[in-house]
Amino acid sequence: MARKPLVAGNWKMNLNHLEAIALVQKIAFALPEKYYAKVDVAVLPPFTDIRSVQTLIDADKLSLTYGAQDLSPQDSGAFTGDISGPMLAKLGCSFVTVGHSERRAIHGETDELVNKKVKAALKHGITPILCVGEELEIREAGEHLEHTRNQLIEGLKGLKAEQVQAVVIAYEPVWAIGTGKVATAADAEEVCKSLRGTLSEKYGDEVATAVRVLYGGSVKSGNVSELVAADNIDGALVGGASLDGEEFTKLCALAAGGPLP
Ligand SMILES: O=C(CO)COP(=O)(O)O
Repeated sequence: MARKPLVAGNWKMNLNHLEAIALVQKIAFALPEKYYAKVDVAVLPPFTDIRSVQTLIDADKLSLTYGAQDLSPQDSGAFTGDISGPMLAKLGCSFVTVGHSERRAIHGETDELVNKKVKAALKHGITPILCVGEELEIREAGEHLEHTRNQLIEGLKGLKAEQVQAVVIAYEPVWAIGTGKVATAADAEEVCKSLRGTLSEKYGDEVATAVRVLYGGSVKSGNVSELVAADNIDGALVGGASLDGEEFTKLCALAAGGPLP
């Protein structure tokens, strides 16, 4: 089964809602409709931008999709500052990143919490983009395959095969995020292949073949083609380069197999 590539722009804590509208308009204008047949494109803005992005995408009937960068494992209640799955679902979010390394490192998110968040997203019909990835020391010790395999297994714990089929996995080596140091396509493919192998072992070939595995970490228009050409890399989770409309559009067009618009 051919997996349609997904390019998701993780804006992190950048752009207010007015800037968000400007960037979405720029992408919508620059990326002709025909590309969406070959690539799914999503933007993941900060929470405060989502309503504006939703309104624009709905009003102009754009093919872009959107989502959030995190969600609470709870549906509602006394959780000051948190945002729930039902809130994101009501805003029409298609995706939510879960377990991004910045949340694991800065907010101390454990695999157990990440697993609860994956379940919360699925419960409300939002596709979780489950992020895994090793720190530099782990790679240097040669333990990156085992580390990412464990994060994957723990993140998906307790899910049925059909639920796993609805998840997107993103391999983001921590040492490649925001550093300009992109993993080579061979390094990224090694891990993405191993993650798919784990999915196959745990949930069967059908699930492993259907699930999209993205690569993230300093992806740009200059390296995306080589990355998505690898057998087990089905798109990209893009940080810095997703904040530049022209660069992100180029990157999406290349992930679709080109030509540049
Ligand atoms: O963390 C990332 C996407 O989630 C990657 O960020 P950069 O593309 O800025 O390295």
